[in-house]
Amino acid sequence: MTAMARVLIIGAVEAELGQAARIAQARGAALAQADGVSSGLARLRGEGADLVLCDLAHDVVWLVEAMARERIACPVIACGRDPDAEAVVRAIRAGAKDFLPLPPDADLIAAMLEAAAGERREAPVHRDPAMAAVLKRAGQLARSDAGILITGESGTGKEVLARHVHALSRRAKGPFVALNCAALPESLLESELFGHEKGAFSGAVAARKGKFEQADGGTLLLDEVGEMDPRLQAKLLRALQEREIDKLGGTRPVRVDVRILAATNRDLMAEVRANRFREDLFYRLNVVSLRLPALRERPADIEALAAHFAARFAEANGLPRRALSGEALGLLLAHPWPGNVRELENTIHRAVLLAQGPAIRAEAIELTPLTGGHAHAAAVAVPAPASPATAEVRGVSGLVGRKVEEVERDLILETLTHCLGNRTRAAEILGISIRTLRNKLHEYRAQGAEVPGQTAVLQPYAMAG
Ligand SMILES: Nc1ncnc2c1ncn2[C@@H]1O[C@H](COP(=O)(O)OP(=O)(O)OP(=O)(O)O)[C@@H](O)[C@H]1O
Repeated sequence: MTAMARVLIIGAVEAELGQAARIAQARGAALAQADGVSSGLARLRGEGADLVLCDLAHDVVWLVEAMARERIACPVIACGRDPDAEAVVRAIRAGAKDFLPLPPDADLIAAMLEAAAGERREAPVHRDPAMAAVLKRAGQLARSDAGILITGESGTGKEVLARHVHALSRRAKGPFVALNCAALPESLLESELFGHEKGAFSGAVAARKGKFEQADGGTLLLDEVGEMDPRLQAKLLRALQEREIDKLGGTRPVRVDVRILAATNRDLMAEVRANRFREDLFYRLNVVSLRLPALRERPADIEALAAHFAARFAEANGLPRRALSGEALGLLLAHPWPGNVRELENTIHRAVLLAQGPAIRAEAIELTPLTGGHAHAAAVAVPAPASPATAEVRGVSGLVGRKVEEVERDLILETLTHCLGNRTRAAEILGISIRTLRNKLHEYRAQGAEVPGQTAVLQPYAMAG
């Protein structure tokens, strides 16, 4: 049993939007439906959702603005057939994440589900003994209700592991709810976690359940928990100790039955020593821990995961299944994977799209150039290129003579342009936290660089791949 993405459909399901709903359901999503934006908003206040699909026939701008006022953070996709371009632009300007043309394309919906809620269908793919040991330990710990701290570099699969623990636990039939603590500013994060009562702040026109209540009877994953500010750390600690939460503006605490899993790519103990993370909270979250090795520490997984992603992306794109050639595999094994499984997934996605002929050959493998300033690249020993072809594919030689910061800035700005200004997606591809990305962009702007803003995306393909 795996956790499902929760999708809220706003609009009539008799027509093409219903087709979109059925595709989402066939891809494993749990559906909820509302006839209009105000009843949709009421559902978001109650049970929340991972993704909203809202028919442009309804007032998407009103919905998105009301959600912002009420501090409800959930991606909204506007949908419609032959819509008026201005209506789409208005919706996106107001904060809708994307536009889905109707009749719906099954692959696009799959990509949107994946972007909103992560890959949810499978247990972790693995072949390396190092990973087998982690999964064995995870299986043993899953049955208890103890808090688990999952550590590992960005993109190693911490969320995948957390879902796996939930699926193996006694709470498997309950909800699995994940929240990225780095992705939201403090006030939004507080409301997102604990919910609020009517009148708690000026936009709070109705009460709303936070992630704690949404996860009641199930599991709550707090991703990038090290990024939480001290005031919220105190509030979280109280919630864990008392098993009850204080909603914003609430007069009475609310009891919750939630298992907490926390994930971090930081050294939390070092954060404790530097007085940035509360020691008592650290011990609460870290009753037991699971450390996910970096991908370069489990080479047998590189091959297994590459084959898995090659098959998955071939199927998703309607392309023939191709195996990796020996040379292509050699390139993958020689790369240090600073962005870990996420980087491998993106690399194989590109390779599947570029491949021709019977196999995925080395030419189709485009590896991220190692700039030294990128994520964890500085910390790893970069193996010598396996062949002259490797160096060419990496394109590193063209960078010699340039400063690391300069190359890093170009990589970040290029990636952001490629993602049409979408910060979340860019941070994901770069393998850095959204907060690090924001700080860097702030710096670049201060230096006078032009930083791409979020563009109105008329073609939703930006979300795929
Ligand atoms: N063992 C695995 N099997 C299949 N897919 C995996 C595995 N590990 C990671 N992935 C895929 O790699 C991507 C990154 O995984 P995930 O989001 O769990 O990493 P993370 O460590 O939580 O990243 P971050 O620190 O940035 O939050 C996801 O698309 C996920 O589906």
